[in-house]
Amino acid sequence: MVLRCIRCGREYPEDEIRYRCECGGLLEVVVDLDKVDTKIFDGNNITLWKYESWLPVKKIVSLNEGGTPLYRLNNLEKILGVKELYAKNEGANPTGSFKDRGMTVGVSKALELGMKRVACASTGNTSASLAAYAAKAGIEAYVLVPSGKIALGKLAQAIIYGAKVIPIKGNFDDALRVVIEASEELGIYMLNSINPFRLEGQKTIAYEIYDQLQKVPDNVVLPVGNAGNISAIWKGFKELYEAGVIDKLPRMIGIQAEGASPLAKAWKEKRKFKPEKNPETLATAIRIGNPANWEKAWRAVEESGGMFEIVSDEEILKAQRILASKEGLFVEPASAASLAGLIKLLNEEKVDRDESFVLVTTGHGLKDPDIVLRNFKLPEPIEPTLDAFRRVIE
Ligand SMILES: Cc1ncc(COP(=O)(O)O)c(C=O)c1O
Ligand SMILES: N[C@@H](CCOP(=O)(O)O)C(=O)O
Repeated sequence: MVLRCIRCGREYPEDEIRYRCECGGLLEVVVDLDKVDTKIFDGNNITLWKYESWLPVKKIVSLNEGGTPLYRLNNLEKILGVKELYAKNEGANPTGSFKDRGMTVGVSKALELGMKRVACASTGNTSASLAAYAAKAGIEAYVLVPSGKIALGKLAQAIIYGAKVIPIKGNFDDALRVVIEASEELGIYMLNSINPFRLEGQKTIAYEIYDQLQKVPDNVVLPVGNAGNISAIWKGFKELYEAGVIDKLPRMIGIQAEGASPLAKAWKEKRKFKPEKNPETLATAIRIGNPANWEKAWRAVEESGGMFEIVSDEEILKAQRILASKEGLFVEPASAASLAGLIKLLNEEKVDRDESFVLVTTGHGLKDPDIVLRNFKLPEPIEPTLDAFRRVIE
């Protein structure tokens, strides 16, 4: 396997520590598709490492990630009038988000390279995940987070797993710039998603969707922040296609929050991508103005015939309540953006109700309980008697 620049095609050995090409382009791992096992997609024993022959490292550090449920959302199918609707529930991963897929591969690669220190910038989930995998690997983790803008559950995770948590006066984009500089100057291995090995782990979401459904869905809908996941899932489907496992590809539909939607705005206004200076949204996981993987994500949407869409914070919170109250699925706000986006696209007739849709619900709702409790007032306590209980429910 080699690393290849998606812009100029220049190749680098897989063991060279670099995150971008000399020309500034993003790198991707080129998998040798002659050596992969194409016979394993039988719907059984699904875990991330089932797909080891498709991955660029051996399993060294694992917390049993992947194998997340694919729920049929039959209540929502009726409500929305959609033929086939599923949620790939990534909140069921060991630290509660899809980042664990990237970290099992990324931290395994760090060990393979002999790195003893790892770092990331994070809106929360990446830091929680890196902290856990670094703990398991017995190496040091440094995580830079935007001060005051990270959900409490995620902060608690990073702390308890033993990472050095460093809040910064600035947003995620500022933190990522510092982490990239630090990794170059201080020889710390950087595990944000511009590290191409991170995306190798995350591409297994595509493998699992196919393995679980035994077919390719027409559309995959997911939230977009730093834009790594949409790029990774598209890479996964393309590899399956190129290896002859599948004979069609899904449309990739990326959803961004209104106050942090540089990709979706450029797409809708049919102009070039331009970063946003002061991103703002209640969905703190995707509060990102300068998505590092924007070029890969743009290609994923363009090549797949998909689209980007924008949703408001209000639409996100409404979708979060709908998923929980109609399907028993509690996801964090960023994850609910996928359903909010689908509802909007259905209402505007930009997608076809007779098609199949997989929503990628990226993170667990318990990571950010504040967002639910903020607008909810518990009633006064009742007397401990049956009468008092009856009065309340009648
Ligand atoms: C819960 C959650 N959903 C979605 C995203 C967006 O993913 P990406 O940055 O790969 O676009 C993130 C992180 O950015 C996240 O933590
Ligand atoms: N939501 C992310 C943002 C960083 O994304 P990454 O995939 O580049 O690590 C987070 O959880 O920090």
